[in-house]
Amino acid sequence: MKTIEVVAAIIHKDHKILATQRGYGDFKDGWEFPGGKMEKGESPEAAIVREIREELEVEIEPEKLITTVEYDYPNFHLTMHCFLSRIVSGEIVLTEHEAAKWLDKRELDTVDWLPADVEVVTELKKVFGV
Ligand SMILES: Nc1nc2c([nH]c(=O)n2[C@H]2C[C@H](O)[C@@H](COP(=O)(O)OP(=O)(O)OP(=O)(O)O)O2)c(=O)[nH]1
Repeated sequence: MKTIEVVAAIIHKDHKILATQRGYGDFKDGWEFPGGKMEKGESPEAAIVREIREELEVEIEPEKLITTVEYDYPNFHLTMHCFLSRIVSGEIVLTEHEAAKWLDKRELDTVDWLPADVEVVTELKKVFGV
């Protein structure tokens, strides 16, 4: 099975986490952490900064790798590196997503996450002590 290697940003601000809703494709309407595929020769940190610049038009600083999720979808294997990140500059503009929400740690279960993200949310709850 093919493996897709992806980076995702868990962007935090004022004790909240940013969730974004996919606007297109197979997973349309599912909620995720913004990000995307790594390019050849690119470090995960460089990839997440680039993806967030493209998708949200903000500059972020990846602060900590929270977890790397390995998940089997029916037609590919996903490896996803999840970086706790903060916004360094800019205002969010959704260039690809249809919606975004800032979720309090107690609201993490209120959106319909993509299947692979359920594991990430479980990790996050441990980090936040929820
Ligand atoms: N960015 C992101 N992708 C996720 C998450 N959870 C999850 O299963 N995925 C999957 C969905 C996609 O298959 C892949 C992300 O790659 P991508 O964002 O470049 O996906 P895409 O389908 O838009 O690809 P493309 O058309 O731009 O080539 O990982 C998540 O939290 N964030």
